[in-house]
Amino acid sequence: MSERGGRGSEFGYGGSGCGGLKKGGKDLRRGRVVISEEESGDDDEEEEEEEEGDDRLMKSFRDLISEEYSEEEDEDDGGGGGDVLKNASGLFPAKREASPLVVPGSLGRSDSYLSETRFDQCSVSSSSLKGIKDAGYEHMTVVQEATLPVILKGKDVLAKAKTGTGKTVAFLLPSIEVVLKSPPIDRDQKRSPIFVLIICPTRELASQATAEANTLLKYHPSIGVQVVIGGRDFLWSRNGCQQILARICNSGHGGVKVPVLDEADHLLDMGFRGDIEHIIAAVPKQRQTLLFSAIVPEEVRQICHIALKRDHEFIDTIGQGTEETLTGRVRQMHLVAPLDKHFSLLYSLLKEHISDDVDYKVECRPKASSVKYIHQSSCILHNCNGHKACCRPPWRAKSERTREIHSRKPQSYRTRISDEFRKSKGLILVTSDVSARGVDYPDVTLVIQVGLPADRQQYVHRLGRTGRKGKEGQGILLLAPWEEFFLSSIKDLPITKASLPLVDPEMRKKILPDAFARALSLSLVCVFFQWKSVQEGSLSQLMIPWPKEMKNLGLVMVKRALSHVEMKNKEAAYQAWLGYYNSSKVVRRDKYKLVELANEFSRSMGLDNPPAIPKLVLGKWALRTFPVCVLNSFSAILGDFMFLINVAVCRP
Ligand SMILES: Nc1ncnc2c1ncn2[C@@H]1O[C@H](COP(=O)(O)OP(=O)(O)OP(=O)(O)O)[C@@H](O)[C@H]1O
Repeated sequence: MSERGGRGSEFGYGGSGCGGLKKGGKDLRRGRVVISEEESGDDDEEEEEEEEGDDRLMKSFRDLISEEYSEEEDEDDGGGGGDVLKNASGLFPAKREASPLVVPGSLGRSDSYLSETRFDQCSVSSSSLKGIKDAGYEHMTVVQEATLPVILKGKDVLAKAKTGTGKTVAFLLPSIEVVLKSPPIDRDQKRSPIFVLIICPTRELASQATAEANTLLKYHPSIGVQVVIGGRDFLWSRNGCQQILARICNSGHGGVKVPVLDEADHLLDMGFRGDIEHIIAAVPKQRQTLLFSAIVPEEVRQICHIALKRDHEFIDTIGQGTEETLTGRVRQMHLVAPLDKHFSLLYSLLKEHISDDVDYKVECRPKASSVKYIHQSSCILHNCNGHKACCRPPWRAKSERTREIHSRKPQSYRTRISDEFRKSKGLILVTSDVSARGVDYPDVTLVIQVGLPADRQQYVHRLGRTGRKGKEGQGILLLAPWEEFFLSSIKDLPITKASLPLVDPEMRKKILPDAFARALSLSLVCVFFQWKSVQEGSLSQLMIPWPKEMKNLGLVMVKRALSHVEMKNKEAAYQAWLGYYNSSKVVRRDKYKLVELANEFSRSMGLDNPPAIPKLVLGKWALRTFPVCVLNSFSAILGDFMFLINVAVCRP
């Protein structure tokens, strides 16, 4: 947040491009909020490239900060930045551990996230109060009630609060008050200083915080908000970025007064520790630092040592030792089924939920690049069960009720879909974790997690997309039998075994009269599962009844139908699958097993042979020298750049 001067484009990097400094609107007079994201991601680039890109981006961040500020740090006497730099190399001073202030009354209050205290009872400016009123907020949430007086007193704060309980307003509102108390800047001053810097882990979160800030700033015409996001343009215009970052970190008028780390644990999970350390080192020592997190693991505590003052307040609205961050009444269930049953199960679960709840709003979370595959399949299924869309060729299928978000989509698309999902009901969003933590989609009725979550925290955070603001919600975790071990890490949570979803009656009606014709228009994935079950003689209750005469036609249908599936989506899903499970400590222990399971997944998508994987990627996964990857010569014969790995035929 900084002095507003209407200079979003003064750096010359405006526009929608990554790395642009987006202007939040109005003329700047008093200050600006700068909201920065640290997410990996580049609009249309492959994820691999994005990762590398981010490395470079963050390197330039580091370079910038060390180049621009090393002298100042040397000159500076004691405390702040200099210490921070030392701290960054792991030499944490023995700071007093702030004992958490556990907020009385908030513990166990899963039914109410609001406190008794109204905003007009606290000492914030009348303009802020008007903005709050317009936003429809009257009572503070528990975390807002607990943190606001402390932050207004000027204290550094570490706040721990459940998901969806208003942490964003909790740090924005007092930050705005800090800007208001800052001395006004001269009208002729060229650049407006930046007083508040909010670091978010993803673009979506940065945009969300910007929207919330703009709401609160409605009656503060002199304060502006700007967003800085990473990406390709950022990399291309390194010099420009350096200027931007230099501006942010030391923008005159004493520079940043309030740095905020939003979703601190997520920032650390995403590997931004070093960058946080450098940013913290670069902001002035005279500052008030705020750190908000749904959980406070050891890594967050270490960042506290670096970023916060010794006498900071640790405000815990959940309770010490409790990692449970879910609020509201979320009904948690799990289903364990073989991989090749997952899609039909997913379909049945969705159908059941949709018919139960007309205001349904579902988030489906498959693994990374499986998003596209699952989304396409969901669209086809959705259409086939609709009316007009039934006749559409499946490979052109687009459903009016399903949407997808993942890092390969351009940012403008992600933002549009995100906004749409936030505002609408009756939608299914198939998304990767780019829109997981902290993203506020109100009224999500069901979250389906497909496959192994990275850990307990990821499970809880994904689940936290439903049951927000004290509302009810449902979560279903769909696992393969060999992923069942994960349940032990969440056994203390109220999660129960889900009953198998019923066969969709509409679908049953559609199939039986004219099975062949209908089946062709059905999701090929569904068809495939049908066929598989018949082949295996294991037609389960999940499966739609399959006429006997269809058995012989099964193979033809499946082949025909599968030929229409976009191969690139299956390939991406396969690669994502292998990469994801290769990163799982438990699964990667036995690489042979891993490959076998990957093949199972590939077959579940109707592929006879698993798709090729680039040599580079295999090297990264340490699968290149693995006995299964012996297709170098094959690759050489083809003269292909890609290292064609056929894990199916390369068993040791
Ligand atoms: N005092 C309030 N009264 C009513 N609604 C509020 C209040 N404060 C915030 N909200 C709304 O509550 C929702 C959740 O807020 P927010 O996204 O800040 O939660 P969060 O704690 O940051 O969640 P997460 O940990 O998932 O990021 C938003 O829609 C926000 O507008």
